[in-house]
Amino acid sequence: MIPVEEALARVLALVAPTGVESVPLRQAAGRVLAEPVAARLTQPPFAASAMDGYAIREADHVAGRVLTVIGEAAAGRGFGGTVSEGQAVRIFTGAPVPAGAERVILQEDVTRAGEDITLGTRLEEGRNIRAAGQDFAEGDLISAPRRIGAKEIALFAAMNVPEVSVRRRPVVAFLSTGDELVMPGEAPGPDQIVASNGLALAAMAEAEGAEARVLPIARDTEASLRFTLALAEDADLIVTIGGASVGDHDLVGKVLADLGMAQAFWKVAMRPGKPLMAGTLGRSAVLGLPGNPVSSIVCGHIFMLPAIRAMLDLPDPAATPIQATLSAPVEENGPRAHYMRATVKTQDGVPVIHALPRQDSALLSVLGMSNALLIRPVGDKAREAGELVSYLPI
Ligand SMILES: Nc1nc2c(c(=O)[nH]1)N[C@H]1C(S)=C(S)[C@@H](COP(=O)(O)OP(=O)(O)OC[C@H]3O[C@@H](n4cnc5c(N)ncnc54)[C@H](O)[C@@H]3O)O[C@H]1N2
Ligand code: MOO
Repeated sequence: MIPVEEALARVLALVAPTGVESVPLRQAAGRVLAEPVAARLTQPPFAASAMDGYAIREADHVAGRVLTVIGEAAAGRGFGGTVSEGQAVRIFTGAPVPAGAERVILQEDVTRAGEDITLGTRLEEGRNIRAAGQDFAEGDLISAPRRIGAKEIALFAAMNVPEVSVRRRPVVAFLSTGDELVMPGEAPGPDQIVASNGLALAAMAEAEGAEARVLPIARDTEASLRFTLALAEDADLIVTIGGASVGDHDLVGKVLADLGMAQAFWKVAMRPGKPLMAGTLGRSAVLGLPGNPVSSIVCGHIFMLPAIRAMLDLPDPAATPIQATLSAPVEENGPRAHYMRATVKTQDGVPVIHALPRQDSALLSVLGMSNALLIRPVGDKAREAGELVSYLPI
């Protein structure tokens, strides 16, 4: 058994960033930017009014001054002339500030009568003008890699960049094994159960930015495993589920070895997830997850998602622990890092974590009511209520 940190380092060493492709902005949400984006124009392209009001000269910014309105500047339709002393141009938010004008006075702060305005007695400090290029200038770079969200899409659109270079979605193939398994919706036989892990892990992988493929369930025979594995030949990552332990029908390790998998490790000092294995088969990295539903999903968080993030070239791919206060004491931990199903709630503005009482790695109902994995390091001493501990949100 190797420690979790070492196992993760070895998993990350098995994967490499995927290639780069170009996508239109409309399809860029959730993708990972692969190359820096350069602004194709300056924003704002001209000095623009920040308010609805009147553009005037600085020398006219005097309480009670009467000015003549000589024209109008609207957003998308500027005023072609020049503002001289004694003059004002009616202006609206986003309109180019006309030549000669040095500030915009709010319409609330003037009285208008015909073509004249009279400045009030309350004069504002702010000039209400957005300088050209105050947001970004042509050629300014947005660095990669970064996950593209709505705010990046807004920025790239404003920069007039209609397409961006992103990492190809890593293809992750999920192979569930076991004679006891049927797909959801099928009628299980007397000794059978419904497969849950493949669909859950595929959902996790997709949410992280991968292209997930759920393969047919392999039977507990070498022939069935070989046949199904062949369907995953072109995957960047093959995730097998079940058959990883030491039972007579746990054939995944044997078949992968026979097919030539270079094994990176088998067995990790963690709970749940001990029989985890990893390696490389052809051009694919392989993660062999234990079959117990909670074990497979915990391993998905701790190993599969970081591997996907690494293939997307995201920095710091490992899951980032957060701190919370324990709600109740927890016992001393044993020789495996324990990822306890737990709930985190904010109490008086502070996150408080509560370890759930039943920790059997087959209990999907308990996983379903948890939103955190409380991390108990190897050999951690008993902890009291109120102590700070680390957890991973799930
Ligand atoms: N003698 C030992 N027995 C076991 C050990 C051990 O060290 N010595 N380790 C235990 C631990 S810990 C785990 S975890 C399991 C993992 O075993 P496998 O990876 O071989 O998983 P299976 O035996 O195939 O299945 C375990 C359990 O999970 C169910 N399962 C499997 N796949 C799915 C799926 N896709 N969806 C839902 N449920 C699934 C399966 O029916 C079994 O109930 O081994 C322990 N044994
Ligand atoms: O390591 Mo197993 O995953 O505890 O149930």
